Amino acid sequence: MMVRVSATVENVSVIGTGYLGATHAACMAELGFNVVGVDIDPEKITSLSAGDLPFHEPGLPELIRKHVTGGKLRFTTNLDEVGAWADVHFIAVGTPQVRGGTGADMTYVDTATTDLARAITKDALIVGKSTVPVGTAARLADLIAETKHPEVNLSLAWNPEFLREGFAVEDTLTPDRLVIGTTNTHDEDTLRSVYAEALDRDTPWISTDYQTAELVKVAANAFLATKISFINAFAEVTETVGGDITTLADAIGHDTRIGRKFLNAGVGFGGGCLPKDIRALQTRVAELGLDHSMRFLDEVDQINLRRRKKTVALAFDTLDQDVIGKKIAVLGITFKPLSDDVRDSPGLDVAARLFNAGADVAIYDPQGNHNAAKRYPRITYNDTLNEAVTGAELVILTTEWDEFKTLTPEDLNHKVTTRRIIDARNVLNPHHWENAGWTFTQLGRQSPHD
Ligand SMILES: NC(=O)c1ccc[n+]([C@@H]2O[C@H](COP(=O)([O-])OP(=O)(O)OC[C@H]3O[C@@H](n4cnc5c(N)ncnc54)[C@H](O)[C@@H]3O)[C@@H](O)[C@H]2O)c1
Ligand SMILES: O=c1ccn([C@@H]2O[C@H](COP(=O)(O)OP(=O)(O)O[C@H]3O[C@H](CO)[C@@H](O)[C@H](O)[C@H]3O)[C@@H](O)[C@H]2O)c(=O)[nH]1
Repeated sequence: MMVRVSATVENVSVIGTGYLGATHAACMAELGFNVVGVDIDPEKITSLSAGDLPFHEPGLPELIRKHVTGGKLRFTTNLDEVGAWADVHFIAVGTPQVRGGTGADMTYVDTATTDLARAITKDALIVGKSTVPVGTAARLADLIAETKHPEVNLSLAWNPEFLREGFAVEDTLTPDRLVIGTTNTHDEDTLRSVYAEALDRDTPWISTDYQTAELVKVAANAFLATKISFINAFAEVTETVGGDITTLADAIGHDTRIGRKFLNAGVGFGGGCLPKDIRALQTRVAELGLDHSMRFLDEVDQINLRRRKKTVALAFDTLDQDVIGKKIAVLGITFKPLSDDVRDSPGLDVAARLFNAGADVAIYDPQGNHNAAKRYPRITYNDTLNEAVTGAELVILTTEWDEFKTLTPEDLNHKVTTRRIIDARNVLNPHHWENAGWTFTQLGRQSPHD
């Protein structure tokens, strides 16, 4: 990778070192900057300082170790350290769904921003990366002006992040586009120098105001969620009238105006972004008196949640409405493959519902067991697929990890007690399983095809 550092920006801080912040910090070091990651969680900082990533993200541990060892990247809990040092401060703290409500919990962003403004003793640019309700940047700019040291020049830009878990490093180093909301050309120029390498590759650069930058982020996630629920709504129809949702998705996906991506029907979307972001967007526009504008997102959410209930209902149907004491192997409880994240995970939700109904649920996930056990400690977690499926009366595939996508009936035939499988991600070949004597069920696929 070509290393180029602008003359003006040398030192960069990243506040919040979770999935987004740890990735951004390591990638900034890879781009040649001196980087310090700051978090309020001392355990996270100890772990990152030792070059250990406290979560699963392909390629990131290697990058962190490379730059911690090379001296370009370090981690601290001390904001004052970066306040006197960094030229640019990125804010990457969480904006989870507020407890007992649907809006975004802004306490982390507000606290991080005001604490940072208080700690900064040299002129700098603060850049918001967290996903926030529209209007946040303007509000924070006022907060910064009220809190900062009077002799220090501080400015705020908004630069939303579009990385996907599982591809976080690749998406950060080679983004599809860069979106920058600023109030003056000086701040835009500073960010141009930060992202010079991407600009050299002609990465689209969208320079705009705060509001547009904030809205681009939630609009992108709302669109992706809508696309998934759109195909899942059709899956509900094919489940009733017959038909094959995968063939339907392939057919409409050939139209380049529609595209095939994000049309995979199944148990639906989860994670720390799509579900909470569509709810926060609806809540924010309702606050603005525009509740009708985003009302369709409520339907998007409901369709999505119905897919989880449908998967549970299929389990009941497959087991003749009696799940009590029956061993059900649930394969995959992260919200998607290549991540250990179980936030709002469809698979974990399905597993918990069946467990609460009295089933003997045995979970296996290549990376997610540990996080899921913190949420549902009474469910059984297995270290191997073999243990989970042995003696099972039903197997449910809820996350399409490669090791599940490549499963064959021969792998399981003599381990399970009864040959029944629900493929809730529509990734297995129905013929193979049916020919091997399995009761095979997918979502939205009545007439199996190769
Ligand atoms: N996870 C993703 O793939 C992704 C992608 C794009 C955007 N985002 C957005 O980025 C933000 C962060 O998401 P995440 O998934 O990384 O969350 P996360 O929960 O993994 O990380 C947030 C981190 O912020 C830390 N923190 C909280 N308050 C702090 C403070 N005052 N000072 C310093 N650190 C503090 C927490 O300890 C935690 O380590 C959210 O707004 C999210 O919507 C996430
Ligand atoms: O056709 C599809 C595609 C995805 N999913 C599910 O949708 C969820 C989200 O997947 P994905 O978008 O790949 O994961 P995230 O890492 O949460 O990334 C989303 O959320 C991030 C945080 O805002 C954004 O930065 C990304 O651009 C946006 O894709 C997962 O549960 C997937 O299983 C489907 O059910 N069907």
